[in-house]
Amino acid sequence: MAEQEQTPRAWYIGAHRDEVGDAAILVGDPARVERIAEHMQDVQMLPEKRGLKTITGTRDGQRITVSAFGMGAPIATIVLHELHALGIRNFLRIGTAMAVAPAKLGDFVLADAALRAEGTSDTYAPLGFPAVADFDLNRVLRDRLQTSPTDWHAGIFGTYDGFYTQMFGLSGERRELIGKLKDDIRKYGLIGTDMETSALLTAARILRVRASTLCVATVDAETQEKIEDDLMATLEREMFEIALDAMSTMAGFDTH
Ligand SMILES: O=P(O)(O)O[C@H]1O[C@H](CO)[C@@H](O)[C@H]1O
Ligand SMILES: O=c1cc[nH]c(=O)[nH]1
Repeated sequence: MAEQEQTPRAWYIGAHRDEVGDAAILVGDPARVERIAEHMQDVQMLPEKRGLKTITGTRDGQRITVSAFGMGAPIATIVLHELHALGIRNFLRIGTAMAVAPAKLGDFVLADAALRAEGTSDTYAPLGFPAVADFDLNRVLRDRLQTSPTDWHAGIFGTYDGFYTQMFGLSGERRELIGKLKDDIRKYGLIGTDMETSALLTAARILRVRASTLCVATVDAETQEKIEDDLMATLEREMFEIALDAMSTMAGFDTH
């Protein structure tokens, strides 16, 4: 039997150890995997299960895996945990976040840490444990962001489970619940909100690997105004370039 067939495939993402790279970029939307692939070389599509699309390709000679988790902290940490078990030690989530002033629509927001308002990180460590991004990875990201024409902000994210109950009011009395999010933003000085970051940062610290989040601010937390599609497409391409540059640098770093 070939060596590869003797090593188990990861339960949900279905990949073998030798099919993944030295660093991983985690995205929500599977369509984003196809789009980032255009910025990489030698791209190999891995088996797709439950919509968890994964590719491995190269960038500046380093092998990088990109995995889509869909939405929400429980599945995002499953994907991180499986890629960790396959040997990856550097993780960056890229995607979208709700913007909070001074960040404005179309800016990049980088998570230095995150408020743990979701329920998944608690299964890794008690709430007193901080959800903190990796300092080396964020230094590399800051250096790369300095070269970007787009404004960017670094600070503390808030991560929530309830999209229509905690983050984005559709109508009627549900809108009142969003007041709690605005209170958190003001009280704790949050710069952006999403549904995965605090769980990923906590899991990564417990698993002793590096992780961070870089997002485009796509929704205004105050007005709920959304970014235009054309601008998002441009910013997404820039985010791919920043993420791939940073992760190809990190792939050569020793872990802690
Ligand atoms: O970063 P992306 O994949 O766009 O995900 C963000 O959008 C989804 C909800 O709008 C959540 O998963 C949130 O974190
Ligand atoms: O409103 C938003 C936009 C992006 N991501 C979120 O989690 N919420």
